[in-house]
This record gives sequence, structure tokens and C-alpha cells, in this order.
Amino acid sequence: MVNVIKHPLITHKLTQMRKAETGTKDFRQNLDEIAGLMAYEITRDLPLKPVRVTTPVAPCDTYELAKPIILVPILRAGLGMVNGICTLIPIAKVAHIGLYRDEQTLQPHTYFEKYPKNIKDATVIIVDPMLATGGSAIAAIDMVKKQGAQDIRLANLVAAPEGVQAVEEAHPDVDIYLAALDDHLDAHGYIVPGLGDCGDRIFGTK
Ligand SMILES: O=P(O)(O)OC[C@H]1O[C@H](OP(=O)(O)OP(=O)(O)O)[C@H](O)[C@@H]1O
Ligand SMILES: O=c1cc[nH]c(=O)[nH]1
Ligand SMILES: [Mg+2]
Repeated sequence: MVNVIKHPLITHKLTQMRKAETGTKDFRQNLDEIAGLMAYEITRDLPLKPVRVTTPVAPCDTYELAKPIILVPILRAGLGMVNGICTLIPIAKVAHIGLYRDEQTLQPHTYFEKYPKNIKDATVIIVDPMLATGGSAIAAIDMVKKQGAQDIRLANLVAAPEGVQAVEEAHPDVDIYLAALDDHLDAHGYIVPGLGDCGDRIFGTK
């Protein structure tokens, strides 16, 4: 399932990010805010379990989250979505997957991975602002599945149709959440119109 999250605040903030003249500070802040807004939708159907608590007045039969939540940012750019989501889900644990895309071959290369213990029982949310060819997302999903993850969601800010199709073919069990589905990839594997190199714009490295 692909879910393009439509919300005027998300659209407005993404427009600021797309502008070539937007600097590091505003780019980062808008990404942080959009990630928080997306988290609301990504978690809409999380399972709950019944619990009995005692309020200052009386016992109360209510619900709390049934499963742990593990956020998995794909380094580097995925780090830009962590704070916004953790503000909404402070109990989330955070795994890290280090991947970079070779600029010539567009193939992903792994350089780091670190996971919390309970990944098998958790809802795993992989985050990366850009879904271009889909190579990085497919590799990250392969990696968390190898760790035993079963309930996996993928959250991207901007995607190309080519990347969405590749992820859907490789991992049909993974739901994809987007803020925007753009037009196509250019010859260098950049999303058009996209927003440029997200990692470099977040961290000011170009
Ligand atoms: O769908 P794909 O074709 O794999 O491309 C998308 C990947 O490329 C970018 O990362 P990059 O390799 O530039 O690393 P960075 O985040 O460290 O800048 C982006 O953040 C994704 O991880
Ligand atoms: O458009 C793109 C494609 C891959 N990575 C980016 O940061 N931007
Ligand atoms: Mg980059």
C-alpha cells in the first residue's frame, strides 16, 4: 500500500524545502516538522492492548500501545526525520542503518548497522526523506528483515514512481507513506522536481 499523506501544512512546509534558496536551518526545521505530522498518519492503525489503570477517581479500563516502536533512519538524511517523530513517540527506540548510494552505479553500500533487541516484536518504521531508485530502501528493508522484523513501514518525504514500484515489487508486505509522489528520476538518479540532495541540504555539506 502506498499512502500519500495530504495535509495543507505538509504541502506548505515541503514547498519551502523544495525552494533552491532555502538554507540549512529552515530546510532542517521544515523536515523535522513534516516528519512529526507524518508520524500521526503512519501510526494511525497501531495495535492497542486493553489495560486497567487507576485514575485519582476510579479504576479505568482503557488501552495502551501493544507493541514497541523502533525507528530506523537511513543515514545520513534519515536522521533529519528522527527528532520530529520522537517528539510524537518519545517511547520509540532508534536503530541506525548507514547506507550511501554510489553516485555512478546508484547501488547502495552499507557502512553501519545497530539495532535494539526487540526488533522481532516491534513495529519498525524506516525513515529516509528520499525514495529515488528504491535501492537504499530495499536494502534497509532486507537488513531489518534479516534481524527478524515482521511489521515494517517505510516513510519517505518525496518519492519517484520508479522507487515506489521497486519497493512494492521487492517487499509487497511493507506499507509506504509519502509526503509527495513526484514525476520521475533524471539520468543521475535524482528525483524530478524533488528537492536536490537531501543529505547535503540537511547537513550543509555542499
Ligand atoms: O532510492 P535510492 O536511489 O537508493 O536513493 C535514495 C538515497 O539517496 C540518498 O542518500 P545518499 O546516498 O545521498 O546518502 P546521504 O543521506 O548520506 O547523503 C537518500 O537519502 C536515500 O538514502
Ligand atoms: O533526488 C534525490 C535522489 C537521491 N537522493 C537525494 O538526496 N535526492
Ligand atoms: Mg545525499
